[in-house]
Amino acid sequence: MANLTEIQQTIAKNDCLNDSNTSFNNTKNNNKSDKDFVEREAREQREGGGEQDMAPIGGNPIHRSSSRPQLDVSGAAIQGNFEERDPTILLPNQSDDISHLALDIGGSLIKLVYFSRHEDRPVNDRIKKTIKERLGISNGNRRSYPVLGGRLHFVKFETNKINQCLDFISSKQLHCGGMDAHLWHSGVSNENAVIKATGGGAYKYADLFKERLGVSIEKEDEMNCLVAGANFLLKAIRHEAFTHMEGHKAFVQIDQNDLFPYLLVNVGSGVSIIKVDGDGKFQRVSGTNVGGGTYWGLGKLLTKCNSFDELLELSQRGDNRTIDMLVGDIYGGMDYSKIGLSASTIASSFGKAISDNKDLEDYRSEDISLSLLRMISYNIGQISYLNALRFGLKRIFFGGFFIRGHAYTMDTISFAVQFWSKGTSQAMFLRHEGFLGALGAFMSYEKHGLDDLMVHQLVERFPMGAPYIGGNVHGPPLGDLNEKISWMEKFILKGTEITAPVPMAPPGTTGLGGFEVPSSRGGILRPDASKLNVGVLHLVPTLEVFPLLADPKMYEPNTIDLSDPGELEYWFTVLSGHLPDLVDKAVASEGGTDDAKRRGDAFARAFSAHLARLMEEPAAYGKLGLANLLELREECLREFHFFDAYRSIKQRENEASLAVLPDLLMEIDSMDEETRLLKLVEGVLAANIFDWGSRACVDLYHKGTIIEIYRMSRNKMQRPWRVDNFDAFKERMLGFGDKKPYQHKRALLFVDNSGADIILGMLPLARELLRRGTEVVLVANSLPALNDVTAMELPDIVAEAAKHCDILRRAAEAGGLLVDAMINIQDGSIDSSSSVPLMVVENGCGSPCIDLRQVSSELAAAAKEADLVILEGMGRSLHTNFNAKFRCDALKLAMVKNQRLAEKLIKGSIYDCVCRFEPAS
Ligand SMILES: CC(C)(COP(=O)(O)O)[C@@H](O)C(=O)NCCC(=O)O
Ligand SMILES: [Mn+2]
Repeated sequence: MANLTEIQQTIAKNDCLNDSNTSFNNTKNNNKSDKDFVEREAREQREGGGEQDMAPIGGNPIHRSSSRPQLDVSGAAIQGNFEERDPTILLPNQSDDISHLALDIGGSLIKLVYFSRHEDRPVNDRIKKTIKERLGISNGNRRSYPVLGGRLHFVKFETNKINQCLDFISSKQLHCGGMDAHLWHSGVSNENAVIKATGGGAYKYADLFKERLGVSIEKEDEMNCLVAGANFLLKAIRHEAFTHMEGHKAFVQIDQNDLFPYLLVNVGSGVSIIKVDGDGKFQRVSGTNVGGGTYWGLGKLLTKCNSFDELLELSQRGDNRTIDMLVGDIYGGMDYSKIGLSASTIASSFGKAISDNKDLEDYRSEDISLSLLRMISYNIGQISYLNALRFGLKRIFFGGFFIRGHAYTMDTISFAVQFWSKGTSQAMFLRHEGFLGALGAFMSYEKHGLDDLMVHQLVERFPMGAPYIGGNVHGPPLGDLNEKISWMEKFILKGTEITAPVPMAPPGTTGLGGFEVPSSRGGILRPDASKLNVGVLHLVPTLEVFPLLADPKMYEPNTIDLSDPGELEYWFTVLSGHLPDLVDKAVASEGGTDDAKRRGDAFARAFSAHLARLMEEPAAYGKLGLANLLELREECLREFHFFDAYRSIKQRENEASLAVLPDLLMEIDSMDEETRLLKLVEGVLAANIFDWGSRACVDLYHKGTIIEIYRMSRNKMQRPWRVDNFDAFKERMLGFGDKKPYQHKRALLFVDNSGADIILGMLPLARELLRRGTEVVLVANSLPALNDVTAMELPDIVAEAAKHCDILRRAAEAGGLLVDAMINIQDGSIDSSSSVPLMVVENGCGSPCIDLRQVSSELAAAAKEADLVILEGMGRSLHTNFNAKFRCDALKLAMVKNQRLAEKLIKGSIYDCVCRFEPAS
């Protein structure tokens, strides 16, 4: 196995620096000294500068998301008087546009759902267009999307603080949605504007909305909204439904084609039990007057509690055995085993009060609250199950304000359903349960096209808030709306004085559930149980499922399961440890200005707060995998307008690698086919060492220049690798015995890092495939992530490489990658059929990992003709997709640059390599 300790020692001895041999393993740096690169890099990082004079190859501007909207604060300025307490802020370049707002105004909470749309910024990119044509993607055969990309935001307010809610709507101008921006900017009044709302408050507060915002409330039927909201969530959100038993939350995969019929139990003040048969098809089949209102009302009378949350919190410390009559109380401490009742089963809620001869004051409020909670939850669970039985329904979903994500309540209901159904039925809960009504009201707007969206077109992300319409803050001061505005807004408003966007208190822990008392007596219930517990939904209609997945339903991108607390803690510590370094890089990438420093600080706080929140409740935003954490880091950087923190590093490594490429190609060309294939795969593995996301690798970079490290890594590539299917791959490619060589029609190469990784690793492999007559599509990130190469950067890199290589040049021309040649193609003066094409497509994401359920439509189109997939790097082939099965041949290549992952995944050690070949399944 490759042992990098040896590499380090050798580098330290510096024994290969002065070698004058011209082979690629020893090539001298003919342009610039690599040492100079490293030193300059270090100097620039120290000085916090170094970006101003660093243009990417070809001078491309920084690519900003075309599919994932961003708040554009460039040119942000305070309008008017700086001394004002809450001055208006103008974001002149912000093009986000709020289109719809809907409300559910309940007795205790107001729930808001609103949509921020992002204008499509057409990228007039001829290369992209030509490649699309090559891949047979034209606007003619693309479906047109009824809904534009954007984000759905979920926000809650307490009803008794309705003025805060109105301020919020006003300052973000959410009620102006649907109006033409120019009308709104010109100050045309809003008197015909209408907001959809449901819940009792839609009636009660209609006048207030008219008075304060000048808008009319259009009331929507509550039950219709509930069902529409539930149907949307269950069909469109992957990790929406979950079971909750004995404190354990498990997401349930719902097949959208097998959703109906189901039972929806809405536990509000009273309880409605609804049989749902389809969209808009439902019937309220039952209900009970013993619901959340009963718990709160009785609780208030019996304990003098002032709020529902306070009452719930009391229950957390309760022991209902002091007040409930248990089976054991009747049977002298024994079980009534003949009919299956344990001694701890509640025989009669509050039954002990009959014989105890005590007054109300003699009972602890905590015990009363718990007894009440269990009485009501069991009753609801039982009645629901009986109704499910009555209609032969297998699924019961519970929602409504009574549940509000409270672990013990969910456990109690779950226990009741399980108990009465003898384990044949399970209660399920919805993560957005508090928003069913508001979502339903939102769905009632016509022509938003949301109902057509599919699971893969929705990406739930960590809440980052939402931008202001048109870039302005309007109206009254926002006050302390911490979790309701975006981090960037807070940053603009309050500098770095920001606090967490998410509840930070420990969650309400749960007990054993069932008929036992909560084991968490004395534990704390989340004091802000009514606060937001969902992410922001990004609607990206252009995403598709990767068509070459063998079984998309069984596909799970993440290899590492972060529901294992040990794993979560480890990765939490690793990512927290990376933070100071990352902030330095990010700040330097923006010129090291004061503004960049403040943003860097704000980024660190935001990211740490998110990490802390997820440590506390890993499933808060759906199932959590390592890929999500790594993506969160990138998203957070973008939120604070660090669009490419590793830009200068990438640039430098590209230049150094391009300088030695000709020698490498020469050496490769002197080999026979079999040796060549091995050297090429070896080269990919060796060059994957350039990974700025790995602490161990970054430490290594201090010990040598780029080319030194590359050479050492190559020299240490000894087979067998820890996972080594190279022979099978070789046999597939070159044939063996009776087996004929297989010529793939099209290969998709999921490339990873910039510099040596792409230039000395993946490009030479691509070239070999092209030489064999296989079309090659380089699949790269849409947005920067660490030092990964992006699709935007690749054409320039290929063009540089093509200067040294005819195969690459002809293929790049044929693929429309070389702009000059492309002009000729359009003139009809070059015969592009002389070579198979080399193309570039973006993968649709901005993360070091890839979830193949949600890729760009270009990639999905390119995949249709492909019969070989090569996934490269730790993020794309180990953290995600290590276990993915494909309908075509698949090769996974990576160097493992993390000791713990090496031990866990391949029972090896750091710097071991993986070459996993899996023929089409
Ligand atoms: C972020 C990465 C997945 C990137 O690896 P790559 O895909 O570039 O091979 C990898 O650097 C990683 O898992 N780092 C873990 C943190 C560490 O070992 O320090
Ligand atoms: Mn990478």
